[in-house]
Amino acid sequence: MSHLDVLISEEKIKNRIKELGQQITKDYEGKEICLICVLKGGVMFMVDLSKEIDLPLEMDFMAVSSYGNEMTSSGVVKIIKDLDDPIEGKHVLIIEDIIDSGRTLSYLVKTLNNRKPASLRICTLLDKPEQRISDVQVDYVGFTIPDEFVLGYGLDYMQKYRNLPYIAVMRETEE
Ligand SMILES: O=P(O)(O)OC[C@H]1O[C@H](OP(=O)(O)OP(=O)(O)O)[C@H](O)[C@@H]1O
Ligand code: HPA
Ligand SMILES: [Mg+2]
Repeated sequence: MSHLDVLISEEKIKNRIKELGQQITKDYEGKEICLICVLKGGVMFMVDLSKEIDLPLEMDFMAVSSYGNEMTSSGVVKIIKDLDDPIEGKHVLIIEDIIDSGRTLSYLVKTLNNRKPASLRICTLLDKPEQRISDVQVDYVGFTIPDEFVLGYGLDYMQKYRNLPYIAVMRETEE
């Protein structure tokens, strides 16, 4: 049997997102930004974070997948859905739920930089540095987490649990 342990509470997530929103608002003062949500995991974070940013902003969505329904990355990143609009000349901020191996983001950064944005930064709710394979420069991190498979607040296990308002870890229950 397995059970869920709360790793980061709803309250902690809320508070940290407020701080990140204030930081981003300050850093981009006088500019317009384009938030790019990496579907599906980034959706909760994007929605809540955008409400804490006091700047004129656009939202666009991209879906890439390397995990499918597995707990480890396949290593092959595929674009499932591309952005609707060009990003040339825009200040782009990629919004992710988690950086694990780093494969998804290093692929995205390469792909999006080719489209000549005015700037390109990364904001992730969770960073799991112990699993890093591809090096990525992250600009905004919500929480650094240990090397465990997490779920909730956008993150799935077999496509489920994304709706949990907190981040949890699935652990084996000792008999
Ligand atoms: O750093 P990495 O090892 O590449 O892992 C992180 C990526 O993997 C997950 O997405 P997934 O491909 O599972 O799609 P999903 O967001 O639809 O769950 C997660 O949302 C990140 O995008
Ligand atoms: O720890 C994780 N949980 C859910 N999805 C993920 N995608 C990469 N790492 C994770
Ligand atoms: Mg996933």
